[in-house]
This record gives sequence, C-alpha cells and structure tokens, in this order.
Amino acid sequence: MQIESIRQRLQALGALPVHEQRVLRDWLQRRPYDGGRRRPEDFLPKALRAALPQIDAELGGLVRLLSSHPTDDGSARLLVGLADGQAVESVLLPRGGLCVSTQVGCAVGCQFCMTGRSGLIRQLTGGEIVAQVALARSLRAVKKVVFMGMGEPAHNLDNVMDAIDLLGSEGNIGHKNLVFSTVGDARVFERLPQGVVKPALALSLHTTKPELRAQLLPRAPRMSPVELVERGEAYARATHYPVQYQWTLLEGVNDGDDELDGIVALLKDRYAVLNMIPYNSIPDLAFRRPAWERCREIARQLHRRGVLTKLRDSAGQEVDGGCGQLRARAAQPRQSTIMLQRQT
Ligand SMILES: C[S@@+](CC[C@H](N)C(=O)[O-])C[C@H]1O[C@@H](n2cnc3c(N)ncnc32)[C@H](O)[C@@H]1O
Ligand code: SF4
Repeated sequence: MQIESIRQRLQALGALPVHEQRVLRDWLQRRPYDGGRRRPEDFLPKALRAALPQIDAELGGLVRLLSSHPTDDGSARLLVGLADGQAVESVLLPRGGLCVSTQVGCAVGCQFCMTGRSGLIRQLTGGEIVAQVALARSLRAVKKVVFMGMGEPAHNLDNVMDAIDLLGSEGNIGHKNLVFSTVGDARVFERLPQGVVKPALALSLHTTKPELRAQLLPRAPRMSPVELVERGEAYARATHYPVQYQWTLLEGVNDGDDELDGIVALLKDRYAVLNMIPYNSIPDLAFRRPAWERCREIARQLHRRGVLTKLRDSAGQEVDGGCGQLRARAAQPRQSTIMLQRQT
C-alpha cells in the first residue's frame, strides 16, 4: 500500500489533516488508538472511528515478523514477511537504530552483495517501508533509521522519499537520524535537497578507481568517485551534516596502499566520515575479508593522514551476516535448519 493511498483512505472517511496525523502517529509510534489526551470519540469523525479496527488490521498486515535472530553485539536480524509471500530483512541496531529494506532484491548487482545476486524482484511500497519501523517499535524503541537493508533506495526513489517524509514527521525521527544509503545516482542529488525532510546521506564508494568500481558495482550509474564526492560534499554543506562514505573492505581488492593514497587525495578535509566495513563472507564467493589487524592499520593510517575513519563490523553479522543471506536461506526450505549457524 502506498502512503498516499493510506492518506486517501483516511480522507474518504472524513479525516482532516489533523485526524490523519493522529492515526498515522498512533500507528508509527505504537500508541493505542484510544490513548492520549484526546479520546477518539471526542476528536475523530464518526466514520473514521468506526473504521479504525479495520484500518489498524490493514496497516498491521503490511509486514509481519517471520523470525528474529539476536546476536551478542545487541543487534538482531529480523526476517520480515510481506503480504504476497515475499520476505525482506530489517536489522535492529545497537543504540536504537534500525536498518530497513527498500526493495526485494536489487538490480545493481554488486559482486560482494547477497541481495544483488537475485536481481530486482520487486519494489517495496512506501507503506511496507515504514511498516518495518512500526514492527521494530513493537520490539523496542527506534530513534534512527538507516536505508541500508536490501535494495537500492535510488531505484525506488518516490516510495523511499514518501517514507522519509512520513518518518521525519509523524514517525518522530530526527531528520539527520534518517540515513539514505546509495551507490550514487544523479536523481538522488536532485531530489534529496528538495525534500521537506532532508536525510543524511551515505555513499557506497568502495574504491577510488573508476574501472574497479565499474567491475564491483556493474549496474551502478557511471559516476566517477571524484564526481560522487563533489556532489556528496555539496549536499553535506547544504544540509550541515557530513556524508558517510561506505567502503566494504575486500582483501587484495581495495585494501592496498594505493587505495589509501587515493582516499587521502579524495576525502582529506572533506565534510565526511569514512566507514570501513570488513566484508561479510558469502558462500560461493571468492572475496575474503582482510585480517582484523590490517583493517585497524588502514583506519589508523587514514586517520593520521587527515581522513575521519571509522572501522565498523556490520551489525548482526554473526547470523547469516551479509544482508540478504537470511532471506536467501529462508527461500531454501531444505537449508533452513542451519539458519542460526555462526559464520566463520
Ligand atoms: C546492502 S547496501 C543497501 C543500500 C544501497 N544499495 C547501497 O549499496 O548503499 C548497504 C551497504 O551494505 C554493504 N554490503 C553489501 N554486501 C556486503 C558484504 N557482503 N559485506 C559487507 N558489506 C556489504 C554495501 O556495500 C553497502 O554499503
Ligand atoms: S550493495 Fe546495495 S546496491 Fe549493491 S547489490 Fe547490494 S543492495 Fe544493491
């Protein structure tokens, strides 16, 4: 269900903007419809009141929890079922964060990403994107939402922008606590600055070499790393919030000293943070994560050379860590008994 369709349904039942706000807030902030200072009978139009149980059931049916896989670091991977039988992943992150999916599958086909292997299966609706937040809030508080789960947000831009608008208003999430993660796309740089809610931006860079990037991210728009950083910098300056550059560390591919020199040339003195994320292994793929000591050395060197660098282990990686693996396993019933096996 699109967010606009939800609004139209409420309007058809006599809802004014203030009533719409109330219903959407109650849904996204997990408040009971009959709670709050103003009782529904004193406030909402009669037709809307009568339809509330049905609307509640429809919104509640957009997504459902299929399984939850907590890890030692305080995060949990959630396998989330959609009404048509498809499934996506959300991740509860430490400190009130939530990672949500925007597509089932992805067309970009990054060579190291499980989600990219299936191609695009379908777009998530705006309703399904925000419903992941409502579902997560039934489990614990959510103060930050990162669009870093399955899918490329730039390829589902209208629905993701609708979701961002709703989460940044009725969802009560600070604008800078909404993080739009993308491989980079001209449409993103045009649309994001126009939104009422301007999210923080994460750009998945992975290498400073245009030819290597074209190999690793075969169907990403052909924007060079230099152009990506120029456009990212302009957005960061306009929003007064640093861009996060994402770098999946692959041994022998993008962890060499030549890349470190390239990073310094590209990112030194930029309004940016570089997140280095060691690769999560995926069965059948030949990539390897560098030794942890090498990862630390990379982060230390970059820091010393003037690039604000954070070394991160992606949350929930103990359980079918690479995003999309949980879903892939669930789609293979014969293997489901090893769903909780730890990765090496
Ligand atoms: C799954 S993508 C979703 C958002 C968007 N499509 C993007 O690429 O930025 C989020 C991040 O996960 C990273 N990622 C994907 N597969 C990974 C893996 N096997 N190990 C570590 N990071 C991975 C990507 O590089 C990207 O920075
Ligand atoms: S890393 Fe992002 S863009 Fe690349 S295939 Fe995975 S989800 Fe798609």
